Amino acid sequence: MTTLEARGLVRRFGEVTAVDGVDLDVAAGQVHALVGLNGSGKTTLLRMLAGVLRPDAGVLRLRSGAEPSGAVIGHLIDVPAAYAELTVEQNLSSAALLRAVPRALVPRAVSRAATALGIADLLTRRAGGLSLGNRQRLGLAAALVHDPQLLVLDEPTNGLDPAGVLVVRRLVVERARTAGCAVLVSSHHLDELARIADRITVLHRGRVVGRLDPRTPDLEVQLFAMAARADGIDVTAELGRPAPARKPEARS
Ligand SMILES: Nc1ncnc2c1ncn2[C@@H]1O[C@H](COP(=O)(O)OP(=O)(O)OP(=O)(O)O)[C@@H](O)[C@H]1O
Repeated sequence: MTTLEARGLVRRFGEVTAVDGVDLDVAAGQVHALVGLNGSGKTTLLRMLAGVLRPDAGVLRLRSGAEPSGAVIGHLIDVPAAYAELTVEQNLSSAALLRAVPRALVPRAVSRAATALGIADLLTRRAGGLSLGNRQRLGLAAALVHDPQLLVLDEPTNGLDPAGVLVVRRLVVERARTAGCAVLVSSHHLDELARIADRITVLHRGRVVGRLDPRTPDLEVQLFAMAARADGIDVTAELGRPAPARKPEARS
């Protein structure tokens, strides 16, 4: 069952075609990972899929027939947005209201999201005074507060300590498997993605150039080889060569 269907998405910035005719399906109950080298178009694609950037061409459809909007999509892309002067609780409440959570249900939604991200003890703290990692946790809680059908996360573990990484890993999998959410996540930490992803799509120069199997080893090498092949470069021999032996330590 596909929750989100994107066909022929294109986005240009002046002379640069950041996304160049991408088709992508994100299924309910699945974690779909998007990977690619720097500048391959991941963030631009995620922003279009989250409904915060208008495509120059292509269509986006949601299974429910709902308009792709903040009420059904949760996202954390780029720097987490928070009002510095408001408390964590006020930030989460306004995120919930903006995303059409009925007023009477907001306190419960806020408490649930804050607990899930391990920031329930920070609810009365001003967002402006939070550490980098806790701002990221607040951004993730805001993305989840309305129990979205589709969750779009760009580098969700940015700034998080190992405990935070575990929280995100558990949360992403729980959202997909238990809540039936469709999750699209992008990261350069391929080993981390491999633990949670059902599918991995590779983007290169704005186009989908292949898929990786999350259960196979050496995903970085496979990604690099796939990107090189898309550029017409065969790096098979290069990648098969053993690493040069380390020089013996010089004695003093
Ligand atoms: N607002 C913008 N104005 C101009 N060019 C942009 C803008 N946003 C993205 N681009 C360009 O579009 C291309 C794709 O960028 P994008 O940020 O989507 O890639 P990415 O895969 O997310 O990269 P990274 O892994 O480095 O975060 C790049 O060439 C980038 O310079």
